[in-house]
Amino acid sequence: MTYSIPIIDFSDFSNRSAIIAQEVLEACETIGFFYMISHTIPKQQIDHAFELSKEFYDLSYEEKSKYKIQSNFHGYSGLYVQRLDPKNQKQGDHKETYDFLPFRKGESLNLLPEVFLENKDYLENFARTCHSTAIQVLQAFSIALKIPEEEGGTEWFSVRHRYDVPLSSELLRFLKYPKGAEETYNDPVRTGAHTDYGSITLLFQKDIPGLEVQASRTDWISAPIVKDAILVNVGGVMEYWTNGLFKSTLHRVVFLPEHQTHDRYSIAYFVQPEKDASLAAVPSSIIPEVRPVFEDAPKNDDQEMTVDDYLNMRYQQSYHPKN
Ligand SMILES: O=C(O)CCC(=O)C(=O)O
Ligand SMILES: [Fe+2]
Repeated sequence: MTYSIPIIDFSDFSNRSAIIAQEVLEACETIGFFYMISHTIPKQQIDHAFELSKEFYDLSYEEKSKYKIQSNFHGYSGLYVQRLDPKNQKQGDHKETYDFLPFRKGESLNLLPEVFLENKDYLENFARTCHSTAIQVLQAFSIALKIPEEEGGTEWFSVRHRYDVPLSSELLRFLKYPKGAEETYNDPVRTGAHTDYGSITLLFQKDIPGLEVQASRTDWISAPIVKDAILVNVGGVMEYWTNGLFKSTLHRVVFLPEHQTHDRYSIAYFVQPEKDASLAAVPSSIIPEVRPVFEDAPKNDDQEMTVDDYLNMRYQQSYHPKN
């Protein structure tokens, strides 16, 4: 069986939501990834975000280090700081990241370098646009899952993903994979195989591929760059919420020959629910009644876990791995 990542057209969402929901359901039940095309984020807005990202990463390491990652996981991380596959990686990921906490109507909770400070309204607008795009995807999920109206219907997910609340945990991340040869790094994998943590991730890839997805649970396929598409994938919270119906699939970034001469940039918008939301299953007749035991499940009763407990557990594993 060959696997590929489906392309789903979100145009005219309000009239076509039933068809879109069906396609989304098929993608999430199988590969856990899909490309979203005809979304509402203008190309210039995405291009400008990449320009700001590059401007930041062009700064010296000393300068970037002034904005180092804080205990609540925002700010700058240099090469090898995060290790997404601690069981198999000898050293951390060969990438740099800058994580933004949600913006607060003109203010950022991060300590911002000049380039981001000067553009903070722009960055806030970009984050909010990503948020509303994510809400549309989550509405398609509610329709696909047939969540009853009296339980929240199409808004079941959106009421757990409000942007302007103190407990919001959404995260905009700028990534850079600096050019270099695989031999110097001594590992073909640049970002360890991992699943994402939250409900969904929106990924913007630019020019240089490298992402791979474990489509069949054993074989890796590449996730090529599809022009103007956002790559959407299911995260761990969503897998819990759907009792495993929606698959949070392993993915990684590998060295490709073009990485020797070109930096690779990507932008991820991690859609993570409000911290006090529970991981109890969504009210849906189409999900399994019993939750499977997930590899990352803690020993205690996971029904009682909040999103905050779960995300903290996952962050600790990749930033402070025990092995
Ligand atoms: O940079 C990429 O293409 C993927 C990044 C990713 O999977 C992540 O940060 O979770
Ligand atoms: Fe990821």
